[in-house]
Amino acid sequence: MPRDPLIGIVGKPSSGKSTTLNSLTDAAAAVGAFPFTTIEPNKATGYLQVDCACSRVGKEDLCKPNYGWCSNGKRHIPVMLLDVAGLVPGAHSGRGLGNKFLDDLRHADALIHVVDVSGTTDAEGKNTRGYDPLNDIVWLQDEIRLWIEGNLKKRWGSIVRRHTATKSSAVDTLQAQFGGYGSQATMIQKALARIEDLPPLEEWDDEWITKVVKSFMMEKFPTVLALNKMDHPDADKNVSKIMMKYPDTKAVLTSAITEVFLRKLKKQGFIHYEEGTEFVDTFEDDPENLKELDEKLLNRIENIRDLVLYRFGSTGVLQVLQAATDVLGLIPVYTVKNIQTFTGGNGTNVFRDCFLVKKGTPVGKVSRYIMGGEVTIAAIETVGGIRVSEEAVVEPGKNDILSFKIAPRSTA
Ligand SMILES: Nc1nc2c(ncn2[C@@H]2O[C@H](COP(=O)(O)OP(=O)(O)OP(=O)(O)O)[C@@H](O)[C@H]2O)c(=O)[nH]1
Repeated sequence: MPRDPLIGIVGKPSSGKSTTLNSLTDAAAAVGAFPFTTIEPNKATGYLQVDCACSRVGKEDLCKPNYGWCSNGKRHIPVMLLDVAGLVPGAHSGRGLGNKFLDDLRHADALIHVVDVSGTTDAEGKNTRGYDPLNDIVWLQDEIRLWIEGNLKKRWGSIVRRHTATKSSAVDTLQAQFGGYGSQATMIQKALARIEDLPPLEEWDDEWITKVVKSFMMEKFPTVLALNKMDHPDADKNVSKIMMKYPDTKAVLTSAITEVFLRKLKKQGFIHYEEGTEFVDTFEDDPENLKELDEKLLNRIENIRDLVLYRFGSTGVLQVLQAATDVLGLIPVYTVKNIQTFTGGNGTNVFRDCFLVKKGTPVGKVSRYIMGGEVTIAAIETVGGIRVSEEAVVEPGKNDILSFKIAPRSTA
């Protein structure tokens, strides 16, 4: 990935996008119960939680990231998030905030689709009861597809003429069209390879174009479902339906509002709460360090424990970000100056630098990505001072702690 990954948060109005974003970041996106609270796309930094390399080598106490933070071996790596303003059915043809939404989307590498599984908001985000959230998954995918298809079909005649005249490959022709969505030729190759019996491009009719666009979307916009508002009593039946209909789609149950609430109480000194876990301590557990909660808040904590934390193991919010980086195949790589002590420069702190790269990226590419093309790398080492070749690939737990030895500049 030539730049830092960007995860887009999509979903209909009032599904809980801003709340999800708030719960993942310290940004204060406007939260409201009515459609289009979010007018402008909102970029913010979320934090991906991973088991840090420091815990592998027993140096948790010395770990001090340059970006994000690490506590007890859990590292929080910054990831850019994009909150995309309310999408409604018909957006591709300009309804709601329409194409603006779709134009923002093109920068995203993966999507988190926040689905309101309580069934209390309709397709446009208005209050209702008994709404089937399966519809939202269908129409949202359709909107993105129709937008891409629309752009393609508008010019299809000239695209085919040019394709034939220049004797281009289907990949080159499509890359010229899809480049604006941030696509790469490898994505298009994969997308086309997945389609059985695909005829030559000049023979594609509308049906083939739809198939191609659908397949392209799987590459360009891999999607994770955040099944939000799981704290609501009607959520269970809707969740089961979605899981049955989309068994291959990654879905995580979330209660974004619970995460926001718990983080707030934690900041105010009422509870100990480790994000991503089911553990909440109150005054009763630690009277020396925590403030006492009034009865109303205490009851709310009890409900949260019963309805969310003990039932599902967490609020799910951190897990949804993990799932999104998983579908992109991203893993953390730690670069250190000293491969024996894992320190950088002459400091005592370890594992200051950490980057997300695609699993399977050759080590040489990581070095160029991080050090830039100008320096010459003399050697690359991993744990134990073991030399690794530029072609060796990074895997979780293997070649993911690296030290680059720079060749001295020639004075000739
Ligand atoms: N019960 C419950 N309500 C939630 C949850 N997450 C969000 N909400 C509520 O749902 C409403 C809409 O949330 P927002 O985060 O503003 O939704 P949005 O998708 O950003 O909406 P737009 O800005 O209109 O696009 C608010 O009243 C939230 O408090 C949740 O996990 N559970």
